[in-house]
Amino acid sequence: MSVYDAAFVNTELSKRTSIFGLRLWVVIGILLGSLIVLTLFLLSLCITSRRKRQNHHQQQQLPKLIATSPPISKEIQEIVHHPPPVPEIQVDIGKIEHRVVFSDRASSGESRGTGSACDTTSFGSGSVGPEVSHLGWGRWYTLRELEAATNGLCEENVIGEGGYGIVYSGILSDGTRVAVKNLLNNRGQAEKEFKVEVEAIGRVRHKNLVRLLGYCVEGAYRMLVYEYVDNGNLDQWLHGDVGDVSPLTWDVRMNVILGTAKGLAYLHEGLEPKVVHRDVKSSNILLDRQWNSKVSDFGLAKLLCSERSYVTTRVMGTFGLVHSILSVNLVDWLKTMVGNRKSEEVVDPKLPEMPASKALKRVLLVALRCVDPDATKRPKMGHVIHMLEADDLLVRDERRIARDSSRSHRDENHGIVELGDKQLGEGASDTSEGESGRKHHNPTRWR
Ligand SMILES: Nc1ncnc2c1ncn2[C@@H]1O[C@H](COP(=O)(O)OP(=O)(O)OP(=O)(O)O)[C@@H](O)[C@H]1O
Repeated sequence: MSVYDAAFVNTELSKRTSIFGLRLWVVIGILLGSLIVLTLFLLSLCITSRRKRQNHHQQQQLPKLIATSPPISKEIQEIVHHPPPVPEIQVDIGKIEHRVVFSDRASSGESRGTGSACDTTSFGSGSVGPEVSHLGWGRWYTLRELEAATNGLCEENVIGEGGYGIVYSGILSDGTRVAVKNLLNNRGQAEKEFKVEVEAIGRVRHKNLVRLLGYCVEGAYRMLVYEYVDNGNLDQWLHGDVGDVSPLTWDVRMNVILGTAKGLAYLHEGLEPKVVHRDVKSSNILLDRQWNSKVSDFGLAKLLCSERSYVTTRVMGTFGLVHSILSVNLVDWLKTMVGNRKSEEVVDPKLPEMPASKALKRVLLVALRCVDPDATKRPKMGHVIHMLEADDLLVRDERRIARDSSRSHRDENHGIVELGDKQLGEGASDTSEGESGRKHHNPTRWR
């Protein structure tokens, strides 16, 4: 463009127009600016409406996405607790038949829904209320939780029935195996009273006492939830069908006796107020796979009986000790056998190896002291532990004490037992005997 043309354009653009007398270039500038603004406005309008359409489309797709996603995120899956494998060997023992069998059948928990008559239908008392309540020592379980754990309190889950109620095996939602005791004939305590008593039991912790994990109080239901002890009870191993040779060696038996004594000593001497079991018997001594004993049912005498105090003279029914079978009393029989120098004949014929005579006599001596007709002369459980663990020196000391006590009780024993000087002397001379030959008397099966 020449200088002439540029001057011409400049002149033309500078001319005033009819629009408010504005010069032409101003009008053109305004028009261009408006055009740009309009274009931008239309563009943003377009983008906004497209976004809205996309959101709407995503919302319509959401149910499908949820349906196809895993129910829990990866992070949650990683911390999910996997239940421990169910033990391969299960002791399946009928309380009445005393039958011990090893079985690899699936646990009762695993048998759910496999054609079983059991289901998880809710019970009539209603399952309202808090699902979980954390207590100082354990948990307050809802009926619904325990129903789920025991397959609806299913008969297949029943592991035994005692004087206090029916015991079910169960698996809690977190995989913990438990024993659920559904208390029958409870004395209808008010909920508050029941909780106070149970919480007292629940706070007791000892490796030789079955641990109470929690309880359930709903409507008429009163249930106790215990740790599951997975190797049956002592009664079953002593009197069940275990074959010709019992797996309970002398050492195992000593471990069971000592553990039981330690559990009881803790109840008697380690707690305030003290707890008196009042029903110690072999079926209340549970065993784990290492043959450690755990005393069960402690505290229930107080919980379920009308006495207001733990300390009472009323004797609970311990068959064999305070009752007699075929007119024979276990304690009297033992005294007679020991008195007639037949100590080795009281040993279980299924014992794989006879104990050393000295060890046997020590245990018999402790046992006889524990059933002294004069209850005030019986040793405390702490002393029992010491006697059982005693070295030879202590044994000699015990012999002296027993000698003194036997002199004073000879009359009370009606001449049946003579734990006198002669017999204890026999024990001393027997120490050189070592392992004696197996010579067994097959005693009446005591329960
Ligand atoms: N915590 C537990 N773990 C495993 N089995 C248990 C547990 N508690 C009880 N049992 C089993 O349940 C059965 C019944 O126990 P329970 O204590 O109710 O009756 P008992 O001791 O035979 O008789 P009683 O209650 O009259 O003293 C027993 O065979 C026992 O071995």
